[in-house]
Amino acid sequence: MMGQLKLISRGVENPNCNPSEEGGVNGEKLTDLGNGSHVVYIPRFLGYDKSWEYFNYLDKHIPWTRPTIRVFGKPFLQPRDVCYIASKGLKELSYSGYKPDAYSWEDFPPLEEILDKVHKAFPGSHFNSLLLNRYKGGNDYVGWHADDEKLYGSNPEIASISFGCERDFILKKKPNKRCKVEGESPSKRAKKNDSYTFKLKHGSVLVMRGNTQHDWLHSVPKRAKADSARINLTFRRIM
Ligand SMILES: O=C(O)CCC(=O)C(=O)O
Ligand SMILES: [Fe+2]
Repeated sequence: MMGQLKLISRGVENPNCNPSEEGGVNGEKLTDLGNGSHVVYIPRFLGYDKSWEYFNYLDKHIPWTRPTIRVFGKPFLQPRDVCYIASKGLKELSYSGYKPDAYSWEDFPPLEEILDKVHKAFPGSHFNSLLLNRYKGGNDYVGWHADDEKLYGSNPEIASISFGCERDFILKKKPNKRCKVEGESPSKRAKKNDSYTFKLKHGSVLVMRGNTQHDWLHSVPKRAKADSARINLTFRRIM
């Protein structure tokens, strides 16, 4: 019963949805990836119209950049626009030879509002930084990676909010974490759920927890049919 009450408080902009619906209130779905890795997905976390307001605000007001990073030592244009927000006094973020400038939460009141909604929906979370991504179309993507930078601590919790074009978010088990059985056929191996796909809806939130960044990789691959922009917010905590 307690679990159910908690779920009800999560649909911040959708109080009248049907609690008996499959997947819980607001379609909330908990996926146990095994070995202490978990994903919570709430497709209708923020209201539809409010989410378009957020999209339009962010599209227009965020100082988006498309930086050149380094991959295997070679310069590589990041295949999406990004921006970084962080609370004052935190360790600097650095990834793939790139140190993004940190903007302040106060410069973007709608981001403070969304952060507040995330904290209310996930009691115990304390996010203090945010990486924003803008995928202009189906050619923009994020390749396979884990958000396992040391400054996020040993078991980072990451809450990811999506606006605009629906895209596939895929989780696959790291190759060295796959359970290999001698002589096992690839089809049998596939049945062991070494990968999961979430179609991330406008206004949804997906939270990765526990060992997910240790044992799993995630990506948002190119999609020829994705013909409009998507904005994604990934809230993180720097320790
Ligand atoms: O766009 C997404 O849903 C994922 C983005 C992501 O994985 C990241 O910024 O680390
Ligand atoms: Fe990521």
